[in-house]
Amino acid sequence: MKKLLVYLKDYKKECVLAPLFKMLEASFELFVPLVVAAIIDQGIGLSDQGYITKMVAVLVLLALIGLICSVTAQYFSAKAAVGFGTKLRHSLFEHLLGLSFTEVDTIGTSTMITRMTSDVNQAQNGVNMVLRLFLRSPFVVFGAMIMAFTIDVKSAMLFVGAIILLSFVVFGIMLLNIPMLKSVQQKLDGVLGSTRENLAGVRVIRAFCKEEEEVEAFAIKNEGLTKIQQKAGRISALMNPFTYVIINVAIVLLIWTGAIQVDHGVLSQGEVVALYNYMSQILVELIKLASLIITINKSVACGNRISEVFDIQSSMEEGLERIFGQATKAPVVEFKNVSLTYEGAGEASLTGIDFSVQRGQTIGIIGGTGSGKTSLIHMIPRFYDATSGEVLINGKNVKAYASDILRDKIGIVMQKAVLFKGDIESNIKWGKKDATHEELEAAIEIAQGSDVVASKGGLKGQIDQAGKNLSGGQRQRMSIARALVKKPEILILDDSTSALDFATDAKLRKAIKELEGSPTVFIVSQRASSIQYADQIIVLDDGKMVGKGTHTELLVNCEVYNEIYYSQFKREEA
Ligand SMILES: Nc1ncnc2c1ncn2[C@@H]1O[C@H](COP(=O)(O)OP(=O)(O)OP(=O)(O)O)[C@@H](O)[C@H]1O
Repeated sequence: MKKLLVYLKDYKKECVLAPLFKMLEASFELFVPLVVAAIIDQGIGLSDQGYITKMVAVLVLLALIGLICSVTAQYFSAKAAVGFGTKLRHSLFEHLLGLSFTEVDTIGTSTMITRMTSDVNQAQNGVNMVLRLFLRSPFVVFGAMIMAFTIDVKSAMLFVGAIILLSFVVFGIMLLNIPMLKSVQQKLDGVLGSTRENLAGVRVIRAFCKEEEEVEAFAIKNEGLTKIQQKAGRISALMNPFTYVIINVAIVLLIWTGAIQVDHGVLSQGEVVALYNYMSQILVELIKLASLIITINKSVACGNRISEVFDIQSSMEEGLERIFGQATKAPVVEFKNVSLTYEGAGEASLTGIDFSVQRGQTIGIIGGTGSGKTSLIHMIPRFYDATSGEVLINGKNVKAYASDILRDKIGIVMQKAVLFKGDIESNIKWGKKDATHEELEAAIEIAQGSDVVASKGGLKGQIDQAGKNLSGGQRQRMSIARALVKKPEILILDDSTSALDFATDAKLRKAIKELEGSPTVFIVSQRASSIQYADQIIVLDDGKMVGKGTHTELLVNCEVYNEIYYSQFKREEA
């Protein structure tokens, strides 16, 4: 949590002024009981109307100055807290985007969202409360006790006893409560995760009539959260009754001993009322202090959760090479005995992958589901690093390249076509932000997407969140256009034509083959027809490369390829 305080460094002035004005307000508040005592003893006691009016005016003035101080403090603390929250959120977002896929997989999306939203808000709230109350409340408690001592030492001893007892209750309850605060946020992660998954998969849930089961599963998680919140709430709820009992007993004792002292002429009535007011001030401030401490603990728990994310560093060390090295004679892409085991996964997803690709070649990658096709191509733009072996691009290990250079030269169309809310143009310009109208049109045409754009009213046609208003095939073609617009040297299509009909798929492959600059193209597909004309086909089976060669070669020497091919084409057709 301490590390997060750097986000307050631009608000040093506010961090000093907010508590200062709060203390000023508190100082004026501490004078009020003395003025009231004077009104009682001198004004009412001596029936001095003029004195009472004067003193009431003093009370109004104290209240006004207090109000101004309080509003000023509020302004500075809010400014610092909101600024802190904004910078923290921004920095956390930047950090999360900088993490590699491995860390993103490990942390999990729902907890990232809770940390970015609820945890940051809680930390911001903590900063605001601390700036306003952290000095003010102890100041009033000790100030009121000292004022009580100036009035009557014997009565003030009662204050000391009451404060010690109250502190035990307040801090005891707080200690019980703290461990629960982290659990509350964890349970919140669970509820959020479930909500997120259900909203994302709502169509599947309906298609399988799983609404009731999902509602039940959600109810269990929600109940878990409710239970821990109730438990924490019950413990906090003990605070008020306990503190009020102690304070009221102290007040009864104070009035009782005060009355005796008044009888003996040691204390005036006004002084007893002042002592009573100080006792009330202490009660109010201790309760505020307790809730402040709970807020601080919540904020620290949330702050620590945020710090945990900041502590996670990308397991991928950034390379320094900024030249892609097209001029080299080395193969464009080369896998040397590559294996990949995902973090936390027991078994390797890929083992012993060995092949090389020459510039301008088209490589087909085929294999059953889960055979490792996506894992293989994800190592080219360095979404994941090989656990052993080497992936080389233009003769250099991918790890040597700066990731922005690497990903600028590689165009990848993911298996799941993801588009963003906005118009078609802004989506395709993700590939090249300064793309001209002609470049956009050309990329769309190669991607066989001209009819999609026309049906949406042109490049300014709107795309809904996640491209919901497009069909699967339309989304795929827009994603392909997005990858093509940057004219990549290596183009990777990860099963990204699966929703296209055979004729469109064939036209697309033909257009890609004729691309200027002859990029090297990787086509991942389950369809033999999509890859059969590739210069080289890699056949995967259960994470191993079981075949490598052209279609004709593989038909002769690769059993798995034969199985796949003849399961899609009858022998006579083939
Ligand atoms: N992020 C990940 N974390 C852990 N394991 C993963 C991850 N991604 C894939 N795997 C595992 O790696 C193996 C290969 O998965 P991959 O997605 O590469 O297969 P694929 O051939 O592309 O499958 P499909 O054709 O179904 O898309 C699978 O067993 C899968 O469970």
